Amino acid sequence: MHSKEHISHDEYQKTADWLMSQTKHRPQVAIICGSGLGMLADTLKCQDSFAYSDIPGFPQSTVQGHAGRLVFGELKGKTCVCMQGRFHMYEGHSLCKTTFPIRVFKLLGVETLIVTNAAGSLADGFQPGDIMIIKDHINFPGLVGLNPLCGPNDDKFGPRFPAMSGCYDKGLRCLAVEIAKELGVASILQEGVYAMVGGPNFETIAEARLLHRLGVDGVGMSTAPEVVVATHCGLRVFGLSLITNKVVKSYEDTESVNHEGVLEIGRLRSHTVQQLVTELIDRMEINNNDNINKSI
Ligand SMILES: O=P(O)(O)O[C@@H]1C[C@H](O)[C@@H](CO)O1
Ligand code: HPA
Repeated sequence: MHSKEHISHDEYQKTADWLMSQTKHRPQVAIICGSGLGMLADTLKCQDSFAYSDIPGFPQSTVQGHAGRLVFGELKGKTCVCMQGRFHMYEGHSLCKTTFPIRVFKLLGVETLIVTNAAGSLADGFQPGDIMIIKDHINFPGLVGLNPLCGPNDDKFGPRFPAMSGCYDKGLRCLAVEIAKELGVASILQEGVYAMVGGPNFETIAEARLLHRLGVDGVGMSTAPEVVVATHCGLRVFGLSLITNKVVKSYEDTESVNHEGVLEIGRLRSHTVQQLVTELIDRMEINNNDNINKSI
């Protein structure tokens, strides 16, 4: 089974070393752009960017709306690295490969990870265009053993049995709520539980009803494995879902979701998501960037 592939510490290190030989930027914050949210990378100043196909060891993006570029640059005085395009399990990547960049970021000295995604809503009060701060997640593939941490544990990155309670940093969640109020977008801000399903098909009505009953607010096909690996290696995590559609829960409903519609909502809300993330990066406290390779 492809999820059991093992990637050695040396392989992560080789990619990190290659990147450090190509750019002078030493990022403190990493951002992963979800479907239709790649414009977050455009806000970075003094950019150095690399096609995934040119980075040794990096997987390739195959999904429309995921450009496949790693962009380094400055934002509000902080050094950032931004993934314009992520890797999904349904593309056929092993979970180690989908989360490969996270450990590379750790080796580059990153201390905070911002994950974004597109998600369908189950919560009754949510509307397409709302922005959901992720409070917690349900990692459905993980619950049945499809977890990027399966296989030999690399103690240099983290412990065999990492805790996941509190994996979405409370301080950053509170800060984001304050910022949304100041930006005048509090009315479209929500907080909720994200569930990852395997995809690539969208949910059946019976699956949607099950997720709803389980207390899921937003559902998507990514993010949880990245957050698990990030938490394992001690990164602070903040997550946002852009609600792009309501998940169909009624047999009377004639609407159906499609990827084009998901990308369209991304384009409509790009500016607000960008503002929120930019302000958050501006106001978050960061330790000095002197932790490259220290804990690993
Ligand atoms: O990368 P994300 O999680 O934002 O992508 C979502 C889930 C599927 O890949 C795609 C469906 O439209 O968008
Ligand atoms: N389901 C799963 N993934 C998604 C959805 C959805 O409704 N919308 C965007 N990504």
